[in-house]
Formats: sequence, C-alpha cells, structure tokens
Amino acid sequence: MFELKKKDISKQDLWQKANIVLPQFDIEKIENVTYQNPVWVHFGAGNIFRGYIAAIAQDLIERGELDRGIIAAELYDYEIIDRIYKPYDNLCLVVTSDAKGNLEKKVVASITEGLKCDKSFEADWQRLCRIFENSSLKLVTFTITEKGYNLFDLKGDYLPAVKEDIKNGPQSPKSSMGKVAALAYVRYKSGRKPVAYVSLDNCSKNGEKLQSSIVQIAKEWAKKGLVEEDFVEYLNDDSLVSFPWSMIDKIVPRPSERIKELLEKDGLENMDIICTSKNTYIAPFVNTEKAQYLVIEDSFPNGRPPLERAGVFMTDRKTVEDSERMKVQTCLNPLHTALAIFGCLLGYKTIYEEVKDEHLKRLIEKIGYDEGLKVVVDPKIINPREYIREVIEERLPNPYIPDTPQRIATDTSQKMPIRFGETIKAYTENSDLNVKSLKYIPLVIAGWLRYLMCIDDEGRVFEPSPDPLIDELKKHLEGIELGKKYEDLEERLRPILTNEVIFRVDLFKVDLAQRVVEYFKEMIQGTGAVRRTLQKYVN
Ligand SMILES: NC(=O)c1ccc[n+]([C@@H]2O[C@H](COP(=O)([O-])OP(=O)(O)OC[C@H]3O[C@@H](n4cnc5c(N)ncnc54)[C@H](O)[C@@H]3O)[C@@H](O)[C@H]2O)c1
Ligand SMILES: O=P(O)(O)OC[C@@H](O)[C@@H](O)[C@H](O)[C@H](O)CO
Repeated sequence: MFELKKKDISKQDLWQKANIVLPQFDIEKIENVTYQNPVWVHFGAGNIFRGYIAAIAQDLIERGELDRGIIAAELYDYEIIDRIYKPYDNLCLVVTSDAKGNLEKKVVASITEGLKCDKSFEADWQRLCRIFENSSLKLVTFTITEKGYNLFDLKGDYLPAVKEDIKNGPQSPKSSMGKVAALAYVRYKSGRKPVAYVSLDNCSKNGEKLQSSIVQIAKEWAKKGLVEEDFVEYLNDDSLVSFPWSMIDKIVPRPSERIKELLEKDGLENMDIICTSKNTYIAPFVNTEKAQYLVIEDSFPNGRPPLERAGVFMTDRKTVEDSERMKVQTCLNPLHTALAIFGCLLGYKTIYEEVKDEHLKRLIEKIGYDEGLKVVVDPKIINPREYIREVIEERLPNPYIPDTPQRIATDTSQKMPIRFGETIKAYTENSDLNVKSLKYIPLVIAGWLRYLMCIDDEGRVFEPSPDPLIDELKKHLEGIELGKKYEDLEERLRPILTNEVIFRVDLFKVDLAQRVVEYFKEMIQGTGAVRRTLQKYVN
C-alpha cells in the first residue's frame, strides 16, 4: 500500500507497478525556488485547475521550459485546502481516459503551495501579500466559476459582502473580487509592478469581466479616499496590468467512484472523494478526458512562461473571442446545458447515456449545427463544424468520462446569458437572421422553467443543483402542478422571461417569450409530457 504523499514518491516500483507516471523533476527544488521568487498564482483550487492548468505547468517544468510551480490560492472554499491539498502535500493524481477506456495516470507536483485567501487565515494572507509584492510574479490565473466575478445581485445592487468591502477599503476584504482588488493594491503599493490577471472561466469576454469587477471596487475605494486615484490608473494601464481574455476547454467532471476504486485496486490508500460544506466535489485525484483547448490573448506586461510549448494557443483578442463564442456560446456549453436540464428532467445520471437518446442527440445537433453555427465566426485556429462533430460524436459519448447532468446544471441561472442569451442577442442584431426562427433554444429555456418546478417527467420530486438564484426563481413556479391548465402562465413567467441579466434580452421584447410559454405549457400537461414535447419538436 502507498499514499499520494511526497514521502512515498521514492517508492518508484509501487507507482510503476500501478502504471502511474511520476513527476520527472526534483519536487523540493521547484518548491524552494517558487517560494523565493514566485511567478504564477492561481485562484480557484478546484478540479479544472488541478486537472488542466497544473498539468500544463508540470509539462513545462518537465520540458525544462519553466523552473517554478504554481501557488494555488482559494478565495471561497477553504476546506479544499485543508482536506485535499494539505493531507496530500499539494500533489494531485490526474487520470485521463480516452473513449476506448485506456487510462493515463500521472502524479502532478507542480502546485507548490495551497493558501487560504482570507484575512482570517493571517499567515496565508501575509504570504499572499509578500507574493504580490514580489517583482518575479508574472501571471495570476483564475477558475472561480462565473459567479465568482459578480459584484451585483439581480436587482443591480451590490452583493452584501461587496458592499462591506467598498465601505471598509482594502484592509479587510471579504468578497472574492474585494480580496483580489486588495492584493492588486498591495502590488501597486510595492512600486506599480506589472502583472497579468487571466480569467480562465467559461464567461464571454472573461478578461473584461474580471477587469471591470476589480476596477469597479478600486474606483469605489478611490472615491472614498481609501486608495489613491492613481491605483485606478495603474489598473487601467495595460502596459502594467493586463486582463487577457481566454477560452478554456476540457471536460473535467466531478471525481468518479469508479476511478477511486481502480486506484484503490492499484494499492493507493486514502483516495476518498469529498463534498465540502460549500458543495465542491473533489478528491486527491482528478478524472478527465484527453481533448483540451486553451486559447489566451498574448498580453503579459511582466512576461510569461512559454505556454505555447505545452500546446496553449497564444494569440490576439479577436481570435480568443471567436474561439470563446464558438465554444461557450454555441458549440459546446449550450449543448451541455441542454443535456443538463433535460437529463435532470428525464432521470439521467450520466451525460454519455444521454447522448444515446435519439431525441436528446437530435436536440443538441439542432442547437449546435442549425442555430449556433449561424452566428459563429470561424476562429481559424479550430474549425467550428469539426469541433461540434468532435463534441457530439467523440467527447460527450465517452463512457469513461463519468460526467453528470447534475454537475452541469449547477449555476444554470449564471450560465443562461452566455450559453443562450448571446446567441439570441446576435440573432436580433443581425439583419440577415430572424430571431423568431429560433426553436430549440426556446425549447431549452422552457425546459429550464420546467426544471425549476423540481419535479421530473415522471412526477418525482428532485433536488436541483446549487444555483445562487434557485430560491428566487423557484418562487415563480410555485403552485404550478402537472396536468392542470393555467390561463395566466405568461404573467407568472414574465418576471423570469423579461430578465435581461438572465437572457441578455427581454424575451418578450424580442418575441420569443410566447414560444417559450407555449412549450412550457406542453411540458406540464402531465407525466411524460417533457418527453412528448421534446419528441414533437426535434422530429
Ligand atoms: N470542469 C470543467 O469541465 C471546466 C471546463 C472549462 C472551464 N471550466 C471553468 O472552471 C470553473 C471551475 O470548474 P471546476 O471544475 O474547477 O469546478 P470545482 O467545483 O472543482 O471548483 C470550483 C472552484 O471555484 C471556487 N468558487 C466557487 N464559487 C466561488 C466564488 N463565489 N468566489 C470565488 N471562488 C469560487 C471554488 O472554491 C473552487 O475553487 C467552471 O465554472 C468554468 O468556468 C471548468
Ligand atoms: O464548468 P461550468 O460549471 O461553467 O460548466 C459545466 C460544463 O459545461 C463545463 O464545465 C464543461 O465541462 C467545460 O466547459 C468543457 O470545456
């Protein structure tokens, strides 16, 4: 028996027998050099970071292209550090599966520290301040989910923690963006030092989103005299501080029991999967697919590691934007969300099973090839039609990637604007297109309203995935029962369908709301009505 710990890395024969590849570098040496002169900090210590970003750093270290690791900092869910980083010496076992079931298992040791980013953890906070003061710091990356960047609630008011941060200044931040702004201020105070803040989340114009949140907080502080006006100027000076845009793509599902069992059979101890009190599903290992795409705007005022040597496309903003529109807005994520919603309603527990369902497969083909491709701009570095084909025919059906509709259904309210709203808006803005020709995106929106009833197509109650707006949204569906007729559905659903934060447009104003309501009406006609509606419209 052996453990995923530094002390056991020397037991090479055991790892070899288990077919697990070990890091090809001196872990302690990299840790020491990184401690002295850090180059790369990452916020959001979750699964994609460990399974993709940290693996890129490891690849570069092994190729001799990088001599330092990444410092992981957690803004929100500190249990990740206490239960998954510390006990395993920051090591991670990355398990990659292809569609034939071949597994590649690799220990990733490029994460040199795991820090809790909050002032209540004084030592970690001080360490982060020292890191941000260091001239060597070149890039700060983020995978903190779409909602991590939010400053405002649905009514447009500051979220409570943000309000507090604005009042108190950079000394004791509590919100995620407040903490990042405070650390940016530390760097500013240490001599206006250059750095790049790179969002790697699935949001459109993710760099702009990160920049606007940090700058907004800085402006509020400056208005109150809590920081210098020059701090805002520093943040807006792209020769000093940049917020490159990016597109990231690799399906990294929640850790799977099957992989855990396989690893235990290999003799590895303590491979338990945990769900933290903040609902992060995480384990000492990460399971993922082989396919991966990362496209980053090449704007790094203090330099950067040669990421292109690890397969990252380093390019201009337009190419990033086109790649992102292709992936997040049209060719992958909308298909994923459609499967998430209907999967929960139709009782599916895995994505690959859903893709075998002829109606669901047809639905995602229609959303991708018919409705999405019309607004896609070819990013040139990846072919959109071929990309959708790979997604539908190879990636989603991979039975060894145990992804679930329930994971993807997390935070759907936050994803709607990007995954569907942008396409609807693009149809309204393009004189060659008619927004009323959209049929399948409205079907998904109607499916989402049906999902918000938290009753599946067989009439069973289900627990919806976490979503910051779930309680508020559910209220509008309260009292609606399967099999009953309602004359006032349009009025009941109006508060959701007019919400431009959720759909980028008012669905009534663009004449799509009536279609959504019609579909919804059909979906509540009784048990089995979701399936019947789906079948009727995709055929
Ligand atoms: N997993 C994937 O397949 C995948 C693929 C492409 C992009 N992404 C992007 O990465 C994000 C994270 O995915 P993951 O697989 O690491 O998820 P995860 O659940 O494993 O981790 C989520 C991370 O975000 C942090 N977080 C959550 N809410 C936050 C908040 N309000 N403020 C700050 N941090 C917060 C968590 O603490 C955790 O570190 C996704 O939302 C998406 O934008 C994921
Ligand atoms: O990660 P999220 O929560 O933004 O979205 C869930 C999935 O659609 C997403 O993680 C995909 O797996 C990913 O975008 C593929 O690159």
